[in-house]
Amino acid sequence: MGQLMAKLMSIFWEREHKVIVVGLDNAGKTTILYQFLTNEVVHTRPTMGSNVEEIVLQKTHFLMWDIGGQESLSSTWNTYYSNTEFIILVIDSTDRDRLLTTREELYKMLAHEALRDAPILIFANKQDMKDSMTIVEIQFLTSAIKDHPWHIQGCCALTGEGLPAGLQWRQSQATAS
Ligand SMILES: Nc1nc2c(ncn2[C@@H]2O[C@H](COP(=O)(O)OP(=O)(O)OP(=O)(O)O)[C@@H](O)[C@H]2O)c(=O)[nH]1
Ligand SMILES: [Mg+2]
Repeated sequence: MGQLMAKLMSIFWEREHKVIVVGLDNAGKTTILYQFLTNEVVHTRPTMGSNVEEIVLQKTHFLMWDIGGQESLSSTWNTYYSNTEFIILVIDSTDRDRLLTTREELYKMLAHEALRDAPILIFANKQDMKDSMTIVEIQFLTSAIKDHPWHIQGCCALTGEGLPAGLQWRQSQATAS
């Protein structure tokens, strides 16, 4: 029985899990994607469309779609939603002025049928910056979330601090369910 469970678990972890990485422009989504992939900081430009990479963390394969966050692209975001297993929402923790806009976008996103069951990992990025918002301040966003499991993880995409811990939350959740 134990062996069967172990086999089933390994099948689960070895298949690819589709993740969408969303958030407003300049939040740090592309920097996070390539920090996961290469453990380095890449030079980025605003993403016009998307980047997709496979990230493997402790045998779990994540197919991560990093979607350009500029306002002019927001009408295309829903074209990425089908088969999404979980959502990574990236926040620029210094961008207090747009926290409300982020909450509105999150609310609209979660109204989509394709994202109905997807857990949400919120990366409170740029925690290296002075005067960045705390996790408690960022919890304001979660009033847009009704039935989805969520977790807020502080991080810095430049050093990678906090990034693996965020994905581990998702892994521990999937194991528990
Ligand atoms: N200080 C600091 N800067 C960061 C951090 N993460 C990203 N940046 C910087 O923020 C800027 C925007 O990063 P991107 O990764 O291009 O942002 P994005 O969310 O992909 O933006 P769009 O593609 O326009 O949606 C870049 O100059 C990054 O170097 C961080 O943790 N700390
Ligand atoms: Mg980008």
